Amino acid sequence: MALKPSFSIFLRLSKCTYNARHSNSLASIRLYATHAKHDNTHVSVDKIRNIGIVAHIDAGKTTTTERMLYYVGYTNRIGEVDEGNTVTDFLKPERERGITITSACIPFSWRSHRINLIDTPGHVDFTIEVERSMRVLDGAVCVLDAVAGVEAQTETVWRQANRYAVPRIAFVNKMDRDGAGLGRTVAAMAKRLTGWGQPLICQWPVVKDGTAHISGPGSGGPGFEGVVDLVTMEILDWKHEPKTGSVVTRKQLSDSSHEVDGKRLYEEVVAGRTSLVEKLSELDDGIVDTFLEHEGDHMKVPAKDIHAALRRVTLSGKGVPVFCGASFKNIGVQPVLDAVVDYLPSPKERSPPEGVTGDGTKVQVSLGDSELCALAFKITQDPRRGPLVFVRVYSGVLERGETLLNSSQNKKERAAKVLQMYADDYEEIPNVTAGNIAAIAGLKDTRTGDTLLSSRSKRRLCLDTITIPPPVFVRSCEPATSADERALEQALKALVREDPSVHVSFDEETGQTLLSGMGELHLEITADRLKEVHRVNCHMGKVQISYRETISSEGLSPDGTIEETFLHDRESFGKRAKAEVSFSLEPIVDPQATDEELIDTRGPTGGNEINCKLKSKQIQSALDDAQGPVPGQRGYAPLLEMEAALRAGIEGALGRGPLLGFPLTNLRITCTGIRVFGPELSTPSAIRAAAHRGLHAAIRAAGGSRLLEPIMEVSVRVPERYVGVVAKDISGIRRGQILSLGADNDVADDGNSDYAYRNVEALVPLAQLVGYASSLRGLTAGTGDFTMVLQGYGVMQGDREKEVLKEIRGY
Ligand SMILES: Nc1nc2c(ncn2[C@@H]2O[C@H](COP(=O)(O)OP(=O)(O)OP(=O)(O)O)[C@@H](O)[C@H]2O)c(=O)[nH]1
Repeated sequence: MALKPSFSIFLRLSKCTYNARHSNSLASIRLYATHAKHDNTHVSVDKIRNIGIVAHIDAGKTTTTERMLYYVGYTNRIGEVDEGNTVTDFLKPERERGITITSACIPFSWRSHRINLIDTPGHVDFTIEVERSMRVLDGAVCVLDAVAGVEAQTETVWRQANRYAVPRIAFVNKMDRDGAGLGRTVAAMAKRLTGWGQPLICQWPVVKDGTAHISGPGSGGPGFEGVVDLVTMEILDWKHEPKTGSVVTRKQLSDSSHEVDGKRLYEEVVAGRTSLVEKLSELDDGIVDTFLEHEGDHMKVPAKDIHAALRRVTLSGKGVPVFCGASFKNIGVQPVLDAVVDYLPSPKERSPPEGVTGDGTKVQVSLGDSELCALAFKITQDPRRGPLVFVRVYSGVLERGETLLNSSQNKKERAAKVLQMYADDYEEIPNVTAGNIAAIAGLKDTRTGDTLLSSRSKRRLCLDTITIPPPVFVRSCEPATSADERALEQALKALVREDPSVHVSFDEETGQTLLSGMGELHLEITADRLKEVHRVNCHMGKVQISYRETISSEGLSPDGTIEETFLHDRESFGKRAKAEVSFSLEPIVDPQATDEELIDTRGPTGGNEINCKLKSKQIQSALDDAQGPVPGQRGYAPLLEMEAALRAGIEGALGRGPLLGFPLTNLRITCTGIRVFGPELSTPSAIRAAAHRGLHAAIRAAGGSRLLEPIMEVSVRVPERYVGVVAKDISGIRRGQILSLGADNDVADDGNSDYAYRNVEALVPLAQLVGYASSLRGLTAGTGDFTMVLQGYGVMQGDREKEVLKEIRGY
């Protein structure tokens, strides 16, 4: 339930938590009052942490976030995913399904630092949420499941974090589950989470096993009750207040303490500290000096020097500090908050983003610049305030009421309100300063990825935009009655602004509106949002694969091209339009290609190349008047406008192929000339219509179009014993091509071969992956999981194309 601003602020201010960090006394507990006022102006930039929580689905991100919010005093009770009452999963479908769909942003205080925390979704269909959050984050907490280890989507989010060079720490969660293994998970991290720093184990689990306490990377399971901090050599337990875990007791381990059955916990963990210091000294020269100053004794290296070395290696991307716990049992979360403050960077410690000015010059946006530069990274629809634009401010100050220049669209917009967001709740603030994240109300045209500057700014630049992957599923969407038409149109506009991975198109032939998206679940949720949030009464069609069409090769000339000259001459509403366009058309990749040669449809023109540049002499007049056509003179449109009309006509035609109405791709189109019939008839719209119809005529002349299907690169993670059955299934009924059987398997360091996993990599048509999650569970007794990413589009061979045509047309 959303709290009214005043009440929620009261809660935040009145809450206290206990934290025993930095305590040296035995079994001490220290009262720690949080500074829950989140005023931007009172936190210096070096005390800001913009961090995200990322993981595979179900690793425990939301469960961990709920504990964090409780310990920092943001909430007065812990919400549970399984009870549908968490703060960050506030959307109805999130609560119903127990999964995160959109990333929620919450600021809070911990140890006098301001943490702007973003909880991101783990499901592959919502990967755009992770992508756009990564873009603005300074650090990340990667949560792993101690039983499942490195899962398929963990690798995906790791790669996304690598792409944006985001320093990170890891939290191995679910240590209370049977079969949990810290050492095994960390060994898998070292092998599979590549391209960034080495994992550095900073804590060992403590497990009550019968009468004895044991500790070590191989221990875990239902007896899990705390951790040993290998930096301070303290034992941490949460037994004092198990219902919430808000009290952490720290007890210094000495070589005589914790003796059970003649076994000393201290002796067990010496190996852990030795290994941490050894690993750190491979990465950091500073710690080598300290080590030598302390007689080469691993136990004598002071905690403060290890902390400092961990911070250096985390920021430089050489190391990833690893912590462990069981969020659901309220164990281990406060040390993660401490680690966010201690090891992750402030905005000052990140390399500044790069922008491009109008003339193509690259400039760095530095935190110290006085001029405003912000990136819009997310847009949500608020029931009370309309669209809210989330921004990360990289330089300057964004003031309430200020007129902004959206430099990506060259439009001015007014920032009516600046809001500090608390998941679905908010508080108005006067401004947002460099290094911070906030939401703006009142911006009407800004889209995800746009750059915002002050309208008074002398500097004109655009930051890199956010890459949106092409959609692979589509479903139709029709208003229930004609009275709902307008509401649907408005809602779709808002929806596309909110979620740029949803594409809306209109099929003129069938009169249907088509929604395309990243996956089945994505389109289901989109339909739910249309109905629940935007209150639109509409009928949704079946979710189906979004195929592509490309030119057939039958009618191409021997050099592989086709030339077309098309005369458009039509009268509508008493106005005649006449223009002739000529162009040549050729496939970019050989249309005879098998699915080994894939067509890349990413990029603004969907895998096509459009060349519309014309010289004045390529515009000819059909009139026998002596004047002749001169673009820009005697009533004719200027050359640039004619070219723009050609491009618009071609782009429109590419949106709908002649076979089944799917977008056309893989075409190189070169305009070679225009013939005009006087300025009255040959207007830009006549030229556009000629280009649109002419392109379809050329495709018909080449023998029509054929279908291309999305081919996914699939990574299936399965225990070793299932590799054979999974590979056979992929290469058999799923028409897949196996790329690798994961030769370098993850045999556990603790020697438990039950947990040896392999990654089977393959290229598989998307059509064969519908419902794959449940068949994979069936094939692997629930142990396998997979992730997929669009690799390109492949030509469909004979019978397969006929099957799809029959399925869609119904004959
Ligand atoms: N045994 C155990 N279960 C846990 C722990 N942490 C989370 N869970 C359970 O694991 C399930 C998934 O937890 P979530 O917090 O929703 O995971 P998530 O990563 O946020 O999931 P998505 O947002 O959907 O990607 C829930 O049923 C939790 O109760 C833990 O420490 N131990």
